[in-house]
Amino acid sequence: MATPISIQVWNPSGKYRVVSTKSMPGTRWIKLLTDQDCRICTEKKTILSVEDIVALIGDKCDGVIGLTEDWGEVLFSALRRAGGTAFSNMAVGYNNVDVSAATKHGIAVGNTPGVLTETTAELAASLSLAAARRIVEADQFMRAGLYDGWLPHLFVGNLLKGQTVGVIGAGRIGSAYARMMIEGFKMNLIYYDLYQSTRLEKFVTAYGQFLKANGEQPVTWKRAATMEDVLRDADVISLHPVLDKTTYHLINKESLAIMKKEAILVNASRGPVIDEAALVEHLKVNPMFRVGLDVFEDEPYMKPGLADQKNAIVVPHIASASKWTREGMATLAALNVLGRIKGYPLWSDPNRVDPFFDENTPPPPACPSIVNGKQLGTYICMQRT
Ligand SMILES: NC(=O)C1=CN([C@@H]2O[C@H](COP(=O)(O)OP(=O)(O)OC[C@H]3O[C@@H](n4cnc5c(N)ncnc54)[C@H](O)[C@@H]3O)[C@@H](O)[C@H]2O)C=CC1
Ligand SMILES: O=C(O)C(=O)CO
Repeated sequence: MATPISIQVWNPSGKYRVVSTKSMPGTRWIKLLTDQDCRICTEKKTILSVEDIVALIGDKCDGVIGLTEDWGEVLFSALRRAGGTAFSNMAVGYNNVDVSAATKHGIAVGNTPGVLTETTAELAASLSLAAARRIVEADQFMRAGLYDGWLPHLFVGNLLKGQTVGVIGAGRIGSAYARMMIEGFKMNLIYYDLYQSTRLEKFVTAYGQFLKANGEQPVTWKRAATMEDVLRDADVISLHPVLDKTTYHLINKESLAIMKKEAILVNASRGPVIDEAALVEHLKVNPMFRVGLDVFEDEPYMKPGLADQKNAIVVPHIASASKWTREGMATLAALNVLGRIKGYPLWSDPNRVDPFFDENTPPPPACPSIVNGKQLGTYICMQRT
């Protein structure tokens, strides 16, 4: 068994032992836990294996904050043996977690919705713009000393204004992204989701009326009956669904073939939503088709050939990487674990987590977001005041 190295400990005499598998930003989460009699152990090595985490859990551990690791039977049974009842992902997506295994062991699974919605949407918008206007290619050209002077054909890209933005998965992040592209660039919307996004539709209607009243072309929206309708109609398509068996390889050879030859595809959801090998082939034969990718099918690796494609912009899973957001994610994850240890109720609305970030008042005595609260059957929901 591998032995974790470079462990950092806060409040060594604390009663509850909380492990964080990665060093997290900010200090508020540390204070919130240590003020409540928690001893915190984090491993400073960047990525731990499952064996490393089992060793770090040891024989006494009340809760764990984790991230992209494979949280299944092995880790949850180790946590249970160590007396633990709480786990929180420092992420909103929890496709890395086997929630049934956690529930079987009586372990609560937390996640961090809301705090990263705008930050993630902003990165998707950045990738859309960078791809549309070929920013990365142009930057590399400039740095290589290839610029001889202004040329009418140099790095000609796509104008967004008046084009159609397609969103697949119009939940929190997908809706925030749609609003940015509509309000910022006056794009029309087509979206596909299993559920109707009434708030988003109302926003586009009202914004369209505002534009019309000001003598401008109004923006429009359409809820597509199928994902294929979005792929066919949209000029820029951004993927924001959860990753599950219904969205695995949602974008594959067949769906890529439906898209416009000059379309832009952005993925800041999860890598396996796209069949990345099929995407590489599509990029090779369609040089005007461009992608912006924050996530990869075999993260941290890229499929062979992707890195060679000039029409692909690739960034290392940084969509939620703003200081405020990452510190907020750490706070929410810590409070999920603390709340379970202390027996606090569930917060009433995981989409409205702002009260947990007010530095000047103690956070509400609640677990901000537990995804298996109902299954555990031990939680009551805190009423909002
Ligand atoms: N790249 C990054 O750093 C980040 C990635 N994410 C990813 O984004 C995902 C979405 O996050 P939120 O917007 O907060 O979640 P959300 O739950 O608000 O939205 C997800 C939407 O996907 C829809 N959906 C589910 N299955 C679908 C299907 N088969 N076809 C179309 N739509 C479907 C749902 O109905 C829901 O509206 C997370 O699960 C996570 O995997 C989230 C934050 C940062
Ligand atoms: O929150 C998530 O789901 C992430 O991917 C990390 O930002």
